[in-house]
Amino acid sequence: MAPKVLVSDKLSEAAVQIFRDRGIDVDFMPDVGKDKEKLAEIIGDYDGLAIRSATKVTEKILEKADKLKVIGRAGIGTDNIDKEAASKKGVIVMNTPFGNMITTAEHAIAMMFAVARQIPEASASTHEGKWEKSKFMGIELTNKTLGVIGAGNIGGIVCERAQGLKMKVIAYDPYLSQEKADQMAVEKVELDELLARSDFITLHVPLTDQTRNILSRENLAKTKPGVRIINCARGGLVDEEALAELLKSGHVAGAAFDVFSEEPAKDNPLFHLPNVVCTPHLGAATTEAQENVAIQVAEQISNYLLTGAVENALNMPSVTAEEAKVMGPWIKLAGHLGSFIGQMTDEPIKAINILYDGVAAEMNLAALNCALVAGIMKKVNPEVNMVSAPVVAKERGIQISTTSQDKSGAFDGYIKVTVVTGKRERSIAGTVFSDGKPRFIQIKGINIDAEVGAHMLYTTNEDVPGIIGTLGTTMGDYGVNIANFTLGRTHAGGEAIALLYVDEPVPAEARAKLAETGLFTQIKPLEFDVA
Ligand SMILES: NC(=O)c1ccc[n+]([C@@H]2O[C@H](COP(=O)([O-])OP(=O)(O)OC[C@H]3O[C@@H](n4cnc5c(N)ncnc54)[C@H](O)[C@@H]3O)[C@@H](O)[C@H]2O)c1
Ligand SMILES: O=C(O)[C@H](O)COP(=O)(O)O
Repeated sequence: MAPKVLVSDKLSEAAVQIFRDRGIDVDFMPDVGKDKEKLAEIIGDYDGLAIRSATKVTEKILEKADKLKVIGRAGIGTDNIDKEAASKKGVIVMNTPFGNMITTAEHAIAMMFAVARQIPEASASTHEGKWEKSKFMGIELTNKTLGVIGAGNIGGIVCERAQGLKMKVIAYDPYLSQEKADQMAVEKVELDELLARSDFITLHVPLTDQTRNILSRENLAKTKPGVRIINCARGGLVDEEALAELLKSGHVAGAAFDVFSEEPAKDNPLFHLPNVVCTPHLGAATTEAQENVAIQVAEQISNYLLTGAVENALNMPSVTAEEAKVMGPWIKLAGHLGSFIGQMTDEPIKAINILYDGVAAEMNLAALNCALVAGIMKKVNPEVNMVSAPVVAKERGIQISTTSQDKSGAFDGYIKVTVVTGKRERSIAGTVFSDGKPRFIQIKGINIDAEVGAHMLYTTNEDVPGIIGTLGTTMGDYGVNIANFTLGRTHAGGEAIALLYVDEPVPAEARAKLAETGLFTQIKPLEFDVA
């Protein structure tokens, strides 16, 4: 059945066309995002959700989203999505980080000009037939200092454009390296210095716990008298009440806001103040940007649902369509290795140490890690997938370490996982043969060659004669057909293991019969998702 996608915001129709062209069943309901109840009622039908900022993907909505695999944000900011809840639920969250960056940077520059020359007020007054030539005295941008808070994609473009306008650009961004700042010819400063020196301040940070209220009452008080403040990033970054007071007192000469702490903004402390320019979240509102983000998000969602390719995800490593094809069997193997460990382990896991050898070490290890950890965590919660597994592991305080090495043995490459609990270490290794089938090649350091089947039986015993016969006869007695039988041992008379790939689950009675023989130290039925 074709995957189903809901478009719940005003996305360009280009997105809908792409979904249709890719064979995806799409419902275009651009107003449903604003209707929480309706969205909650219908979300359970969809595999994908395409949104802008009006749809709020809350934990409550996600609780109802039983089939949902991917949320695609046609734009940049994802503060309207509860990403933690999405990750826990195993839903990928993607955005389109570059599609509207130029448009938004241009809006910030336009807002800077507008507030420097009071263009909106002068325009309104002129329309009214007043000719208030002396009322609207502006300031030049040339030689003024622009303080950029957040010098990422949009902030970086703003820096470049402002330099073209002959402004002196300084930036506060703790994650901006000195090397990158030098390349951008931007002076990297601390926040207090930016506040004290800037004639214009423009914000380009995401809304996070760290950036919320970054221009607090206290910080606004540290700004240079006569400063003008531009916010085309997110409402919630600036204390609007405090800013309104400083505008009234004249300490702040002007403000240009595209975004507000509450949207749609019907009433706001900044409204109706002189020299405050407001736009209704128009940062990304150009035909070019809307076309870009709609096309990108539709392609990304379709690629994920149809090929497993992961692009621009915020809660999962990227996997290209090419990688998804080549890595498919290795991702399966990683899941099986994890699943073996998960099914064998009854006590809390402290650490998962993963070794990648040869060709495996050259792959997208972040994605393989996710698949492996998901395999382990499924024991705890069958709903866990590659997206939610790292979150679940982290919640449980499990340390994950990864090592890679060049090809070291007979295989082109392999993956070995060792899990450490309070009681023991347990390890298993596997590889993918040229037929594309995952194989287990080592358990507890004992070499084997076992094809992975949906139903398996794992036994351990002291290496004595009669084990093969006992296993074979017992399976026969209970009508269990053996597809593949693998044995291994440390040395003659040492510890031995057997792995049986069987056509149906081994019944409890058959296992009890094996236990009665007293030959086995462990008898464990295993299930693998080989679909
Ligand atoms: N008005 C609009 O329509 C519109 C359009 C697009 C984006 N946006 C907003 O703009 C934001 C920035 O977009 P972007 O594409 O430049 O994102 P980005 O991730 O490329 O850049 C964000 C920058 O902020 C920096 N940063 C993070 N935490 C910081 C902190 N505590 N202090 C200072 N700097 C910090 C990061 O290091 C990064 O360089 C988006 O998150 C979105 O909320 C608004
Ligand atoms: O983060 C973004 O991309 C912008 O805020 C655009 O939001 P919008 O898609 O709701 O216009």
